[in-house]
Amino acid sequence: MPRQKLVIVGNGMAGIRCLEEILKIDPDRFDVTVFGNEPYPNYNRIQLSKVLQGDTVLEDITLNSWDWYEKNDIRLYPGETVIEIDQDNHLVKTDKNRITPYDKLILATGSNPFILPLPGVDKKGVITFRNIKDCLKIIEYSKRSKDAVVIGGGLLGLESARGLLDLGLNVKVVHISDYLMNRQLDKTASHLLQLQLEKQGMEFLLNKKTVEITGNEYADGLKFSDGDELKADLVIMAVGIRPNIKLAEENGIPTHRGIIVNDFMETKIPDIYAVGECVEHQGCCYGLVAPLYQQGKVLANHLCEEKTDGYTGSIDSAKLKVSGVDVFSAGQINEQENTKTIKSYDGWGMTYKKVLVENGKIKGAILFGDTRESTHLSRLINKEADVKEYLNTETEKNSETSVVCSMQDDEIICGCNGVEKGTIVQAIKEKGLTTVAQVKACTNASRSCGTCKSLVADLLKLTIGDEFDSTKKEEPICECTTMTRDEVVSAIRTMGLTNVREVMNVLDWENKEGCSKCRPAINYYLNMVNPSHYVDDQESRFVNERMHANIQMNGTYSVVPRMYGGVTNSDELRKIADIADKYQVPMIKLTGGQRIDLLGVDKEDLPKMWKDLNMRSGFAYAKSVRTVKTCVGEKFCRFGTQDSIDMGIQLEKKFEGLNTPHKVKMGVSACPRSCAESGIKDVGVIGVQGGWEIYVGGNGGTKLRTADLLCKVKESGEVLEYAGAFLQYYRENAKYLERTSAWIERVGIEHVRDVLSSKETRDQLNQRMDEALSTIEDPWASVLSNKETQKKLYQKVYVGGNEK
Ligand SMILES: Cc1cc2nc3c(=O)[nH]c(=O)nc-3n(C[C@H](O)[C@H](O)[C@H](O)COP(=O)(O)OP(=O)(O)OC[C@H]3O[C@@H](n4cnc5c(N)ncnc54)[C@H](O)[C@@H]3O)c2cc1C
Ligand SMILES: NC(=O)c1ccc[n+]([C@@H]2O[C@H](COP(=O)([O-])OP(=O)(O)OC[C@H]3O[C@@H](n4cnc5c(N)ncnc54)[C@H](O)[C@@H]3O)[C@@H](O)[C@H]2O)c1
Ligand code: SF4
Ligand code: FES
Repeated sequence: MPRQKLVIVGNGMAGIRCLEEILKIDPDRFDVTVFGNEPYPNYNRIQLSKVLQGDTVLEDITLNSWDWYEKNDIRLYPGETVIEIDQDNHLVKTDKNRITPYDKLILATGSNPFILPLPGVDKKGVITFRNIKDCLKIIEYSKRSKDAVVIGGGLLGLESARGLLDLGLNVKVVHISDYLMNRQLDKTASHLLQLQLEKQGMEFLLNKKTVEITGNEYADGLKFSDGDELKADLVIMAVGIRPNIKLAEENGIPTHRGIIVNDFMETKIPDIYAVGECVEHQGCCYGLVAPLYQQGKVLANHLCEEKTDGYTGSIDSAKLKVSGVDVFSAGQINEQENTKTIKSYDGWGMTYKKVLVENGKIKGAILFGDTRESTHLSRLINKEADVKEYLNTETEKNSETSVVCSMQDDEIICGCNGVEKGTIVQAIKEKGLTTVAQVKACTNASRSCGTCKSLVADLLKLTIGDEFDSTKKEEPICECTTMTRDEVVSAIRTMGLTNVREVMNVLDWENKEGCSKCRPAINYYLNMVNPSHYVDDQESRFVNERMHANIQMNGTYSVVPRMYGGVTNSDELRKIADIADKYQVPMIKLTGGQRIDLLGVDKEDLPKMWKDLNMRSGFAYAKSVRTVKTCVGEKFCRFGTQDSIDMGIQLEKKFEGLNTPHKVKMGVSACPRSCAESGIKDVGVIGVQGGWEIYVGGNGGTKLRTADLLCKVKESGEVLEYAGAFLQYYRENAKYLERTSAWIERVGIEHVRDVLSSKETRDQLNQRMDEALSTIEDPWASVLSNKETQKKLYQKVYVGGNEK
């Protein structure tokens, strides 16, 4: 029987979760086409807050990689918007004039952020926060801004405000109500929340109605209805969302606030279904993943003709993802005439609990400060449990694990991913799991918002007792395996593993193809362990490293040629200027590392440009030694005590192109004034009378860290010796994607000083470093000598009509 044609509009969390459920039930049933108007594979939108807060990176929030679509035979059209539905002929049409037939059509178009209709709202610097593009825009604007204002004190507003603080801005939250999170909390909890967030550095303006955003081209402030004004050069609008019903509305599919569906996610039009935030079910629209995943499961079963009771609605439940603040609410939050409450308040310990009871049934709850009971309460609220059931478990509370202990096997521990207690216990027992991270890798529990981690920990404790060490923080390298970085590296060494696929096969990866997290890491570890024989796996590299240039927001690339120590000359500058003209480079910019960046280069021009430049790659795109910034030093500066330029050039020439766990930046200054910012570099060198001081582990990014003094030496040769030994020790011991700053924090500078104090150890490390350095080739020259690579990587390819 030919497969039925299933078309999904919306490549987001709900649509793709529904598709995953379909593939689980009946993988051969449908010929699947997905249209998504974002240019990415399905990613974890929830984690955008964590990206802004610097706790994770965009590369790590992909939920389904490009490979996943390919492997499952799914035709994906990223960056393409469906604009028309022809119900009579069962066709959809896109903005690129593609016409695709369907037998079954799922609308999963999500929501749009609500934008207040204010004068000035279209000025530059006014940004919503919904997708990757917004997230990048906020990070970009934060670099030129000082005073950020978030309009909206809800979940999104507060999580983005925390992110803006982490980006180093002054942050004020403007909220229309007289207390924060008024849709999720009562005044008592909200007050505690405000105190905690104020301690973190946020300021609040409550009861404020914004009437205008001022400024010329760029926003520079806000005006309020009471006549007050506020300075702001970055404004985040987080005042709620609206279901995205445009497509349905324009094509005769009945809508109200959302697309109207019945209990089986059927719209009123035959063969057209809807799922996710765009949906209105029994008058309710949802804005959290748990209900959307439940809807997805129901729809998947329905489409695969499996019988279910249908979707009966969900109870709203929220947790704020701001570190240091634990707050939860679910169901009814405010007392009504018949409501009785069970309350406790500890103003000193900053904890608060309110459980709402109506006619003896649990109807809602708010927890602040201690949210360990949240899943248990969610369950009781969902089933409108008798208050006695709650009170019985309350009395057992002295035991830490009582909440999970009292739960049935079919009760949900991880709300986001719908993972039941029984599934987790079974995985712990059958696979011998001992850490939360391993449970996440095996079961998905804690994979989305992460707020269920403490329950998973309790369950581990309950299941394996003393074997569970809650302080054990060693995480598996990704969700494809339960193995930690050290275990993988040790296996590579002892078992003599030689390529990425072999590592994944031999070490029994759950996901045989690996993911965007583990493949680059394994590739790095293999290279680090055996530099002379390892053949780099380009497919396992991030796109920038594969292309040897940094991809930009609009799909063009940036080219940064090597300029040792930041030194250039007039011939080189003339050449660069001519080349910039020849390729119509839209922007030439000096980087923070004292290099010239040619921005906006088309992919197919990259090899031609490198050939014309005839310079080495600056590795500005790689996890590698990038730049050595130098001050002018003793040659020109009256304070200079050493030749910093020469030292910087020597360092850069020696370590150029070295593979490192993360990017490595260096700086050499010729006196403690440190004009090359040596104090915030991974390796910073400062000239002093009669020698040099070497600093390590500095970072000038979002997590600012002052470098630690490693040692003081007399000779320039010793600087190279210590820098080499330090870098090699870092290469051999840090986790992939761990900056020197985080690594030093983890292992301690005393330990590193201790190890490197032995001359014998330094020599051995430098020997291994020399082996690694001897294998390095200039990647631009390699591409130019290989026509096949040029064709494969730099010629435009069209997939499904889209340039890929
Ligand atoms: C920063 C942030 C943090 C969050 N944190 C949490 C949290 O902690 N917990 C929680 O439960 N929820 C959280 N959420 C909400 C959660 O992310 C959403 O509920 C969920 O992503 C909605 O899934 P969806 O598939 O319905 O919509 P989306 O994920 O928005 O997917 C819809 C997709 O469809 C595309 N699309 C729309 N129209 C078309 C068209 N005509 N053609 C082609 N493509 C189209 C859109 O571009 C989009 O990519 C958060 C949201 C944000 C923004
Ligand atoms: N941790 C989480 O679960 C989480 C995190 C982020 C986002 N989200 C979801 O993303 C969606 C968007 O979040 P959100 O916080 O924008 O929505 P929200 O509706 O929860 O909060 C918006 C807030 O803005 C306030 N507001 C409205 N108009 C205003 C105005 N003119 N000036 C100032 N304040 C105003 C409202 O009082 C409300 O509290 C929601 O569905 C939310 O559930 C969830
Ligand atoms: S660091 Fe010292 S020597 Fe170097 S430029 Fe600055 S003041 Fe001059
Ligand atoms: S509850 Fe969100 S990841 Fe488990």
